[in-house]
Amino acid sequence: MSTLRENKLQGKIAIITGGASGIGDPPARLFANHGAAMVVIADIQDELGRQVAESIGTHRCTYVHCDVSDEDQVKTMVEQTVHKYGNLDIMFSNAGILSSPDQRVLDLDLSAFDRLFNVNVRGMALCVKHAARVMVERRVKGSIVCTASVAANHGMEIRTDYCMSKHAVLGLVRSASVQLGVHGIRVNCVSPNALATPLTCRATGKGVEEVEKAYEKFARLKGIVLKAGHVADAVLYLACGESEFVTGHDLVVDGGFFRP
Ligand SMILES: NC(=O)c1ccc[n+]([C@@H]2O[C@H](COP(=O)([O-])OP(=O)(O)OC[C@H]3O[C@@H](n4cnc5c(N)ncnc54)[C@H](O)[C@@H]3O)[C@@H](O)[C@H]2O)c1
Repeated sequence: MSTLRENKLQGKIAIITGGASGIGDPPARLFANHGAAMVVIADIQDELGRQVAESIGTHRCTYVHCDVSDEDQVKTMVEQTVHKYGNLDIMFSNAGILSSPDQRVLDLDLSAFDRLFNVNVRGMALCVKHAARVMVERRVKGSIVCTASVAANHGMEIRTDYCMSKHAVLGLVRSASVQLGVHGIRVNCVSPNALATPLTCRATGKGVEEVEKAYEKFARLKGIVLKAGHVADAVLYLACGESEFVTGHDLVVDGGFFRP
């Protein structure tokens, strides 16, 4: 990830959901380094979210508690962003959770399925909906970026519900891009390969290096390890003017996905 101070997002107002941890953290830093006037981290990990915002600088980044599965919280968070900072140019809807590996079709636990869909599908739809509403109202030709996954493009042997939820993100992005194009609003997603984040370290009970070693096999590209910063570079591209004619696109960041 480039650490140079550039100005691809000069004066822009951005929201990043799930920005307190993992894949959401580097884009918060990158957006601020690229001149964003304010980056709002919306998450449920209050202490961590505040720490990330403070480490970036509270004049450029702030933390707001928001459970993305709750429509009132998402609506309020988006409207308060516009009220406080004057606009909304970018929504990076990234918050998501993982299910148990045991969620195979034959054993699917529908309560766990519902909990996962609440965040990964309902939450994603709410963030796109409310960001798009204020962009349309204010005639902002904004950019909405969602986090999908390689699981959006392939079947999985485990975690059926997670795989389904990421396929749903693609459907959301494609439909929203078709419907919002008339307003000049772009909607895209990034699809990272598996990488070490607090989510995957927790799920596997392993440390960063061990997780990275275990995931090497999923990429054809060798000699390089996927880091959250690589995903951040893709998100920045979709968020900024360099991609001004790109919409409805799934930008895979997968090193050439390989199923061993
Ligand atoms: N890590 C991977 O291998 C990988 C690969 C592809 C896609 N993804 C996707 O990337 C996104 C981020 O995952 P990560 O690996 O950085 O995980 P992470 O757990 O490190 O970060 C996710 C963040 O989302 C927040 N969050 C969870 N539920 C929330 C809710 N209801 N409301 C608001 N915030 C909530 C968490 O508090 C956390 O800060 C997810 O959508 C995930 O599905 C991850």
